[in-house]
Amino acid sequence: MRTTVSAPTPVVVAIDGPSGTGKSSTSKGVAARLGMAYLDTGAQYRAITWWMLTRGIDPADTAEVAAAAEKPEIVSGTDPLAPTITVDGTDVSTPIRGAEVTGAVSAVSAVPEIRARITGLQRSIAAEAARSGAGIVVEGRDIGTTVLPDADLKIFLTASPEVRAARRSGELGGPQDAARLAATRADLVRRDTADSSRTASPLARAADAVELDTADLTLEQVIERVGAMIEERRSA
Ligand SMILES: Nc1ncnc2c1ncn2[C@@H]1O[C@H](COP(=O)(O)OP(=O)(O)O)[C@@H](O)[C@H]1O
Ligand SMILES: Nc1ccn([C@@H]2O[C@H](COP(=O)(O)OP(=O)(O)O)[C@@H](O)[C@H]2O)c(=O)n1
Repeated sequence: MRTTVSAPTPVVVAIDGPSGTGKSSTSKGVAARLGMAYLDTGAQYRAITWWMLTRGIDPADTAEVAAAAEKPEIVSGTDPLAPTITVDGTDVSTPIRGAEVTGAVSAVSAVPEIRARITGLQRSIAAEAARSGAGIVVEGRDIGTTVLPDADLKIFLTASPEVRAARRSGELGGPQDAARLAATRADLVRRDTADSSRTASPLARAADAVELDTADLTLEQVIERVGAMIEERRSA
């Protein structure tokens, strides 16, 4: 008798949540373990913001930002072990993490023309990953609600602002004094408020998303829980 081992069904997974909840680390970790592609949609918004800033475009000038939305070519590499992001062929993975881009990204990403452009890119990357058989984990703010409303699995990560500020502050190294933690918390809450209150596709939990509070879980525990949910969908 011949036994055939069938490949797992390719699934599309949407992981959303505010800053510092563990979206990137969880998505990369779980995608690497399960042989799936990975897309960091925040990196795309950061990349287009970087392009605007390098061209001298004021992020608060909505009309100018909108007029330039189609101009830069943004390419995302989806290997979770080595994700890449380029703008017009330039590797921008380092500069997009700087304070200047972080301070401007919420204003740029609130512009509807920017969202339409980036959402189109995201949908074509997800469709290609589904076609290839690998499936994909896409993380961001509006993936489950707007970008991929038909995703096979939607997860919304949460954690208190205090926990998220401690994580972000820890990434920067050095002494973790109270003033620094308070400043990190304030920056993070400011960005979450801007992202949640914009009109165009705000940060929101989809009605059919599974909510997971990561505050008292290690990253390994979060990856295991999310991995188990994906495996369940793959075999369904
Ligand atoms: N469950 C967790 N416990 C402790 N630290 C975590 C956990 N999840 C993520 N981190 C750390 O918190 C920081 C922010 O995580 P990240 O994945 O970048 O969040 P997000 O993509 O939601 O902004 C990183 O330094 C990461 O290693
Ligand atoms: N799907 C997404 C992803 C990110 N963004 C925007 O991009 C910014 C940067 O996203 P990010 O995921 O890199 O942010 P952090 O990892 O710093 O939390 C967010 O603050 C949002 O303004 C968005 O509007 N929609």
